[in-house]
Amino acid sequence: MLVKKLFTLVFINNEDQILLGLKKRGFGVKKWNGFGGKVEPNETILEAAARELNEECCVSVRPSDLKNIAHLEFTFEGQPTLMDVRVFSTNVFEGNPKETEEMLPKWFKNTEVPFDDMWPDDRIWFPYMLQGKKFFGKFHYEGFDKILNYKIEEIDCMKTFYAGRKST
Ligand SMILES: Nc1nc2c([nH]c(=O)n2[C@H]2C[C@H](O)[C@@H](COP(=O)(O)OP(=O)(O)OP(=O)(O)O)O2)c(=O)[nH]1
Repeated sequence: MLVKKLFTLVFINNEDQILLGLKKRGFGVKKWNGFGGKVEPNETILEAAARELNEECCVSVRPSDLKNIAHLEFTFEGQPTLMDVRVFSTNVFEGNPKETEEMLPKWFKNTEVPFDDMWPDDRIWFPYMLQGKKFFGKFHYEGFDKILNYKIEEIDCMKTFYAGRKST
């Protein structure tokens, strides 16, 4: 049986740009990504999303300004964990992104996202996000570089999506 672990992932948008951070350590090191991490037992998913964003690049958002735009699931061949990643975006934020011990933030034009230096699945779902679509994606990896199989589908309403799932 797979053990599910809950994570957040936040993207800040500013007109035709998206804020990414180069991960400096740990899981996904040297890859550009949004900002996020594990949800702690004492906080809501939205609180965790806002906290991780602030810890990783010093940008502040109100949890209520975060829009849930996607649900991603990652599994890895031979490993018992399912990573359940809740993806959020907003263009309402405060503060200039600053480098921290974990991330080096940088604005990218939506047309110049550095997919060669990102998780391989991002190339598949970023177009949905950049077109303002909501979506569900499921990716099964061998190691961290090869996607063995995946599924992606557009979602009309995230609330309805979660209501239709038993344990979330
Ligand atoms: N874009 C993208 N993000 C991913 C993928 N897989 C994956 O876990 N993520 C995200 C979800 C989380 O935001 C982040 C992993 O969280 P983390 O390990 O940095 O969590 P953390 O900050 O709590 O961990 P720690 O180092 O402080 O212990 O990476 C992926 O394939 N693509």
